[in-house]
Amino acid sequence: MASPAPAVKTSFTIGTRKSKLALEQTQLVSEALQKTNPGCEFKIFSKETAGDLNTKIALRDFTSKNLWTEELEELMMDGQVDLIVHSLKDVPTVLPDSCTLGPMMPREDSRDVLVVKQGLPYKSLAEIPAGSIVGTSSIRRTAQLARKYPHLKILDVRGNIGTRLAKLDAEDSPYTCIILAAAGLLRLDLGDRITQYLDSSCGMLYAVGQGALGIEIQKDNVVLQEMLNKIGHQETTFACLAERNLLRTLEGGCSAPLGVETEWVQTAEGAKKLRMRSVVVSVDGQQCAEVEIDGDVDSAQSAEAFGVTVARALIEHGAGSILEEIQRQKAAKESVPK
Ligand SMILES: NCc1[nH]cc(CCC(=O)O)c1CC(=O)O
Repeated sequence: MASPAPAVKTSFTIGTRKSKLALEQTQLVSEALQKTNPGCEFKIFSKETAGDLNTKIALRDFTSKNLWTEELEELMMDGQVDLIVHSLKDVPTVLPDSCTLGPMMPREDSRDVLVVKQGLPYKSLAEIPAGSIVGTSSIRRTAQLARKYPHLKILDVRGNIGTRLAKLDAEDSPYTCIILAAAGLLRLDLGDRITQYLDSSCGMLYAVGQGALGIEIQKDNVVLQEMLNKIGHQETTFACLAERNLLRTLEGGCSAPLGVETEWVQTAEGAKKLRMRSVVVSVDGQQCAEVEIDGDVDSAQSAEAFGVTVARALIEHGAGSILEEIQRQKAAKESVPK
């Protein structure tokens, strides 16, 4: 007698963090998968991670880089979830051996934005008066602000997006404005809080992977790999692979003051090239390495090679000494007894 055919898996569990944004993003992935796989069922399992629970220590002072991802990866290796949806910019550049990222869905607006406290009249960073306090906990945003807007003061602001907006708007708030990612606000339907979109024209480049989702699976899961191929968007995937390999090559992890801006540009010959602007800035804004390069990118491999090319160019422009100084300061901090 022939043995019965192995049961085909039709129910999948998607793991994610518990924040409103994480759930909203996971819903997007779930809907896309549902549409392309009508016979399957997708459930969402959400969990508060160490990163969500610790709101006191500044993010840049954490020594573990896997605050947002590690616990969910353990659930996946345990078989409790089949895939994980992250904000790509929170995903470390090096994953556990058995895990990988699938193709990426179309990216949301990748820029940073200025959000001015409710009731204040300022329409742009340039209009904010000297001495005003800008809320951000990101070393990348801090360094770029110090470089282009040295008359402004920076103060940490922690918590998820709703919490940060509430801290900004509170009557006794020290903040005149905060800097956030456009993507988070847009996905939460809070686009009306955006005062100004920031980009290279005002000296503010975004984080590697910002605005994109990272869908993590186990390397040997060919079924999910194929399902994700159908919802992936090649231009987003190649741009993000290039950005991530740039960061990986610089080895700065999530604490590197590295900004990027990528766009696909049409060449005279009708082909498309990936244009990447990238900057590494010292925390005080005094030193800076900056490049803009167009790359021939038409595969995952050439995207990753392009990331290395941009990293090398940054090093040639002096990024090495800026990154080394930051590593030195970090090491000094970590050796202070608690
Ligand atoms: N580090 C926190 C984080 N991770 C992802 C987003 C927003 C969404 C995105 O960038 O994809 C944010 C908030 C922010 O930086 O404003």
